Amino acid sequence: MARTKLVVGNWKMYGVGSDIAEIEAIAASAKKFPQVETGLCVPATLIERAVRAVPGFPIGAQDVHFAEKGAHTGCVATAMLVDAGATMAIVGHSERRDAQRETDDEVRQKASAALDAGLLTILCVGESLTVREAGDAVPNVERQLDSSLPRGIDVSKLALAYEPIWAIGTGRTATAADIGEMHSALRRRLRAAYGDAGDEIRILYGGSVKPMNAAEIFSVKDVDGALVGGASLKAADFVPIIEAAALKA
Ligand SMILES: O=C(CO)COP(=O)(O)O
Repeated sequence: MARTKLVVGNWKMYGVGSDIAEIEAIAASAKKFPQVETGLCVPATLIERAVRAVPGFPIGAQDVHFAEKGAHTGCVATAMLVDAGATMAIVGHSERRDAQRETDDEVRQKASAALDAGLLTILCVGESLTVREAGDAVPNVERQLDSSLPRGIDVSKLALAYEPIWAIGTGRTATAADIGEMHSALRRRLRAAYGDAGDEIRILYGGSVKPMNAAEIFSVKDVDGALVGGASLKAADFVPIIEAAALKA
């Protein structure tokens, strides 16, 4: 089945007001590729300004709290993100699973909360280098997915991102064969979890996606787009990646 390619930038902890011009440049160029869905997940402090600067271009958050509200110092609820104009959110990024010790169970609750709020929700999974080198990557990520997937909820706005931890910010990417093997395993798990609806969920690849390797990555079966870190900070890098996805759309 044909799934619309989705290319999302994750700005991580980069970006202040003076970077809005870059967001405007990205949004203006993205319009030239209407066959690709795009968006930027920016720091929470920039969401509202970005939404005002590029109306209609999807702006998202990099994390959500699963509770509606409450005594959670420093956290942001999904309703607050929606109120700020966000239309998407990343949950379960490996940097949060690692530094904030987020568990699969928390990630599952975050994914449910984000979907409930109507956000396009990008749930991240991926293995460490130790696991990859031990030859356990596929079963390990399958287990992580099974326990992170939200249940009993409309998943039409769910997307997955497979991000091997050792490929993030390192300039190393998984081989096309490894990406293909993982994405088809994840597709099978999605079908097992959600039936036909599982076929419509996009599976993005993330980890050192650059203009130079994007075309090869987008050629892999079951790769429905990318979650891009460093190369999403500048229009000059990010737009060619969107263009590569458009050529495979
Ligand atoms: O973590 C990532 C996106 O969420 C990938 O980051 P890089 O593209 O910088 O490797």
